[in-house]
Order: sequence, then C-alpha cells, then structure tokens
Amino acid sequence: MKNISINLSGSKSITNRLLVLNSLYNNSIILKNLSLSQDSKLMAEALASNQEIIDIHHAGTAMRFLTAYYSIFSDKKTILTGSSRMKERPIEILVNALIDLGADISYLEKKGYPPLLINGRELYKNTVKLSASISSQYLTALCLIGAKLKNGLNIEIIGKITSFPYLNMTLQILKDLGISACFENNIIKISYFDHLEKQEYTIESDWSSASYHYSLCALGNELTINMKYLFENSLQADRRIESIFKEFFGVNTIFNNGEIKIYKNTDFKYPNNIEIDMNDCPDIAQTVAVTAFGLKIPIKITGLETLIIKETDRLQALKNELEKCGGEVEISSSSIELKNNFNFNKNQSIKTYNDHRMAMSFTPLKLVFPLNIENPEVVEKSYTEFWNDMTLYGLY
Ligand SMILES: O=C(O)C1=C[C@@H](OP(=O)(O)O)[C@@H](O)[C@H](O)C1
Ligand SMILES: C=C(OP(=O)(O)O)C(=O)O
Repeated sequence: MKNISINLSGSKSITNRLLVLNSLYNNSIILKNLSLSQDSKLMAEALASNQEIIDIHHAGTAMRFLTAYYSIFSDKKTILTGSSRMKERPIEILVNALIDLGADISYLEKKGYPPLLINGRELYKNTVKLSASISSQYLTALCLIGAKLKNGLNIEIIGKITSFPYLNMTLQILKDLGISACFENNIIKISYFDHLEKQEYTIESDWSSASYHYSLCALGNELTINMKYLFENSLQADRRIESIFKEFFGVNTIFNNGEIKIYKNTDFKYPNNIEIDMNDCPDIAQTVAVTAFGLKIPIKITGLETLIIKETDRLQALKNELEKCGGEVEISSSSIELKNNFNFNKNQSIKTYNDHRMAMSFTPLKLVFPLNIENPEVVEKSYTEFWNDMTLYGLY
C-alpha cells in the first residue's frame, strides 16, 4: 500500500468571493488558506490595481464578479478584458441586469461579450430580474455587491438555476460574515450592510482539485491518499466527488477532523453502466467521464449544458480526446455518453484546449496506459502545484 499526503490550497470559488467582499469592506476579513490558483491571483491583483485596463485572462469568476464590482465603484472608469476565449464567454445577462439597476456598461467589441467599458457609479434601484440558466456566476456577482447598494437588492430569478450549489455558497458566505441574505420562492433579498466587523475566515481546501486524486485512487493500485482541510459539511459543489466515487468507482472516504483519507474498496463490484445528472457540479464532469473510461464502465452524464461555454467547449474536447484514446463517445448539447466499446490506444497526445481541467482529468489515465498531456502549464489556472503533486505518484 502506498501512502500519499497532499496539501491542497484553498477553494478558488470561496477565495474569489471573499477577495471581492474584503475589498468592498475595507479588508476587514483576515483570510487564511487562500487559493494559490492563477484565477485568484488575477482577482487579487485586479482588486489592488488602480489601472484603467484590467485583464483577467481566463478567469470566469473574476470577469463576472468584477463586472458587478466596478459598476458600483463611483467615478472609476474600467476596461475589463480577458483572453480570446473570455471574449467568447457570454456576459449579456449580467450586464443587462446591472444596466437595469442603473449601471453604465458598454461593449468594446462584440455585443454580449467582453471586453467591457464600465463607468462606475452609485446604483439606487434595488429590484432586478434575471435568468440563471446560463451561469450561476451572474447571480453571485450581483449578490456580492448587493449589500453595498444603499437600498439593498432584490433579485427575481427566472427559470432554472444552473450550478445551484455555487449560489448557495455565495449566500452562506454572506450570512457567515453577518450580512442578511435570504432566498425564498425564487427571490433573493439582500439588505444594505455598510460595515463588517474585523473577523477571520479560514477557506476550506479545493474539492475540485481533490477530484483528480479521487480519480488517481480509482485508477491506481493500492493507494491511500490523505488530504487536509476538507470537510463532510462543505459549501463546495464538487464535494459531491466523494459520493460519486463511493457509489460508482468503489473509492471510500474517511473524514477525520478536517482531514480525509481515501482508498479503494477491493471487494467493490463495479456497475454495468452509470447514468448521472451533474448539473450541480459541472467542473468534475471531466474527472468522472475519464475515470469511467479508464475503468471501462459505460456512462451517460446529463445536465451539462454549461460545459460549452467554459474554458473550452468541454463536451467536444472530451469527445475528441476520449475517442483518440479508444472510446466511443456521443455528445448532445447537454450530455456525454461513453458507449460500451472500450479500447486503450497507447501513447496518444492529449490536447488540452487551454483548459486546466482537460489536462488534470486525463493525467490519472497515465496509471492505466501511457499518454502525453500537451501544454501541461494550463493547470495553473486552478491548481498551480498539480505537477509537483503528480511526482508523488511517479507521474511527472
Ligand atoms: O461561482 C463559481 O465559483 C463557479 C461557478 C460555476 O460556473 P457556472 O455557474 O457558470 O456553471 C463553476 O463552473 C465555476 O468553475 C465556478
Ligand atoms: C469553469 C471554471 O472556471 P471559470 O468559469 O471561473 O473560468 C473552472 O474552474 O472549471
């Protein structure tokens, strides 16, 4: 049995919410276990900068949260831009909602997409309606500034909320800090809140990063992996990796005082096929699909309509690379299906499409057969220590 200990940094989602809130509230929160991800560094740099042009590269949360943040920054003019992929990731629903509240935002290139010109000003209106079926980040962006609006904020959500646990995380963080936020009958109400007490917040480690170690545990032999500062009661959507891997891949988790130990149940009987809706945890869809492939288990994952607008079109990217490895894959606009026809084509070169999660989700397959990961540096978007940690498995 090989025993491996991994030190993950803080959740990128929690970090990016708290960085914005801290900046809105005079840095009164002492943040511990911050994410070391590039997305969080970019967020922190943007918030500390007094430049007019802010480039947040690939960081979706930074793009969306900062659009709201700069909108209420009186007398500040900001050009918010990003990578060429960011210029293809839609933002119109959020921009329209902010304009309805009185914000001054215009598009500098294509309507509905970054880059944006934002002339910050005080917003007095306090009621807005918007759809959250494309991205929950639009809602979070509004919630983060809500308590700083003089009249508070009431958001009426139209239709389905995608990636729901991320909204829940936002509301719970506000409440933990002492800000009144309630969500009932599709309406979020946030009251004006001027001043935060000095307080400390220790950020839970990143469950999305932990997911790759679950995959390594499932695909490897006789591994016991320990990870610190992950809790049974978590605000993170990707905490669901624990129950998915237990139910379908026989990986058990022992929670012990903020530390987890994961190991494979050797008596586990794998399912003949898997059907699972992952709308509430889209960022681990790639981990689950690739693990099922490595174990030769047919799988259909549904609820994935948002994957098309992430760092790349993740459904198409998964299909391309899994087929290259020897899978038979069918995709629709919201699902991916691996058919019961598995070959392992060795020594393929996996394209990563500027998507950290393509690189990280395919790496555990190297425990099954040799392959090459192209542009390995993409992992820094969320997990800068990834390749260092992979050396512990003899993988880099
Ligand atoms: O709010 C957040 O921190 C996030 C929300 C999700 O996005 P969508 O709501 O756009 O699916 C998730 O995919 C992203 O990685 C992080
Ligand atoms: C989709 C992701 O991030 P973002 O939307 O913040 O770019 C991700 O980290 O998988």
